[in-house]
Amino acid sequence: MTSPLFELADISASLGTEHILDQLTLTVNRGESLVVTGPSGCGKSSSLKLLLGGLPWQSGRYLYKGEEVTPAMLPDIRSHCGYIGQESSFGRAIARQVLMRPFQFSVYKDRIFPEEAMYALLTRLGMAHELLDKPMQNLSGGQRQRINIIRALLLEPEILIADEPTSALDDEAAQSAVELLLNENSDFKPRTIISVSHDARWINHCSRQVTIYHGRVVAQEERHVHYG
Ligand SMILES: Nc1ncnc2c1ncn2[C@@H]1O[C@H](COP(=O)(O)OP(=O)(O)OP(=O)(O)O)[C@@H](O)[C@H]1O
Repeated sequence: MTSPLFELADISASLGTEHILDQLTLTVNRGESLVVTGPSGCGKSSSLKLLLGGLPWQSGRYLYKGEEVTPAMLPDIRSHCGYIGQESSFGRAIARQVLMRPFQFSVYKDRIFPEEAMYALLTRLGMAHELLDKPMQNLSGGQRQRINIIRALLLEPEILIADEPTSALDDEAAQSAVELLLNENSDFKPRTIISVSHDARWINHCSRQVTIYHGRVVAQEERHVHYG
């Protein structure tokens, strides 16, 4: 039995004169790995931003665990979500600092930094532990993306929101990321995953695909996922 985690009903959102979401209706159930696909500029990243409170909407309803979302609820929603963004600029910070930083945020101040999990995740994603001492700006795009994945997982989020999590990864690293994030047998898999992707290597392993066109859901496909 699945229960809705997020429910978006007829959400329309504009920024200035730009119509970004047009009566978007989408339910995300607990335990699923949903991937949102569609052409560039159709509103995929914006729909993820909306879930985290980063995009105001003008009409429609947004429910979280059955409750109408208000601004006061957003910090609690965010505290349950890990986020992997497209390109993050961390400047001169070294990778280890970037991984540790969320543990200094007040919402996570009671958590102890899981050093062993950090090393395990680096190994699972095929990264040398020495990379931890390099500035983020000196890492390759694929290495930075894997640091972003690890950063999100170290907080053990119930929900993972991932924008193009495998876009900069070669085949081997993409497969490791899929195994880590989507395989039910992975110790690190978040319970519910909401992603945006253009990458068949990722899309084919998600349990449901939703296609958006011009800010509106136009197709949905449920699938049984096989690994290996
Ligand atoms: N801050 C903003 N101000 C105005 N328009 C914006 C803003 N952010 C996004 N948009 C517009 O909203 C539309 C949807 O953008 P969004 O980033 O959600 O697309 P996307 O489907 O994720 O695209 P891509 O696959 O290229 O990443 C685009 O037309 C974009 O130009």
